[in-house]
Amino acid sequence: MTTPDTTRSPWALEAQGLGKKYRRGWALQDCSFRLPAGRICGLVGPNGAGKSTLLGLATRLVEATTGELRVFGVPVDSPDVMPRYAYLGQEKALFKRFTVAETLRMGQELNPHWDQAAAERIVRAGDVPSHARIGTLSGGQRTRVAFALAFGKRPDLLLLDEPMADLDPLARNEMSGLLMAEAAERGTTVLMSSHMLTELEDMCDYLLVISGGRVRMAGETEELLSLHKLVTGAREESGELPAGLAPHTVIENRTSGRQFTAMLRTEGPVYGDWQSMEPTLEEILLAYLRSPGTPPLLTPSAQCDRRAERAA
Ligand SMILES: Nc1ncnc2c1ncn2[C@@H]1O[C@H](COP(=O)(O)OP(=O)(O)OP(=O)(O)O)[C@@H](O)[C@H]1O
Repeated sequence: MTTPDTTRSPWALEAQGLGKKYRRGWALQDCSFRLPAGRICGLVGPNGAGKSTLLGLATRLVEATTGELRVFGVPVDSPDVMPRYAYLGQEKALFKRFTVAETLRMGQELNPHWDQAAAERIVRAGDVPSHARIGTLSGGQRTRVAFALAFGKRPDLLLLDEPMADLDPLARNEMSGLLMAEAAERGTTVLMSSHMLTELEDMCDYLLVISGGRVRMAGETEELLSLHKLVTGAREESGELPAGLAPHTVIENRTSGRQFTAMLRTEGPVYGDWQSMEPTLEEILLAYLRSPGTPPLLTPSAQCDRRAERAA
């Protein structure tokens, strides 16, 4: 039997009907999406949405109840997957008694494709002394060493669970620059959960939005932005939705006096006497999260229907 050439899969992650049920209920349910390789993808959602559960499924810390998850075309439980990804959570899994140099040496011994030069470059850029013990470093310095360990592994997929939450704004800015530069150089796919929407808007060219354990939105950031409009105009005396907006999906609307404002998912041009604005990503995300009944939006590259593809 020949081993499939997983290096060429166009999809870093493919989820089909993926679900995880705990005793209390479903943490993630019927999730189907694709993350194309080479993207820097923001994983967004409110507290308890299922973000950590999804990252846990991708790193096999959590076992799926339903569906399947593939990493570069290979089922996540295949031994071929492990060397392809690195995971960095909020709790940095580092040995406090090790020095920085010993930590990098451990990375070298555990990982066959270890890139010592890249790991050292990341540590050196933060002036972290290599003889210092991990336990004596500041939170920011520890995060930098954890990044060095993750990038030194030369992963094709980097999974990050709010990795910068404990950093000050300056360190966060520096670390996100580092992340983007290293990812761009190697074509690494990044899936990163964060509550910092503006940070994600700056860094991510792809988005995966989850709430209530379900995928709400997924796709190229630019495309998602271009599909929405924030319109303002006169409200209907009847209190009904203005007829001119009928072809579009109204995500959220409000009236203030005689004025009507709506966030639209547009289907072509918006006709009528409307003042139309490009919403920010934050405005779009908040509108979706406040309106759980809105149908999910997945751009074509994010849609996954393996069953239909197999049947075709
Ligand atoms: N080990 C567990 N046992 C039982 N329920 C769990 C477990 N882990 C997570 N859950 C539940 O699953 C749901 C999703 O949790 P998850 O940690 O994936 O959310 P999240 O989006 O990462 O949240 P946050 O932004 O607060 O970190 C929550 O309702 C949570 O209480």
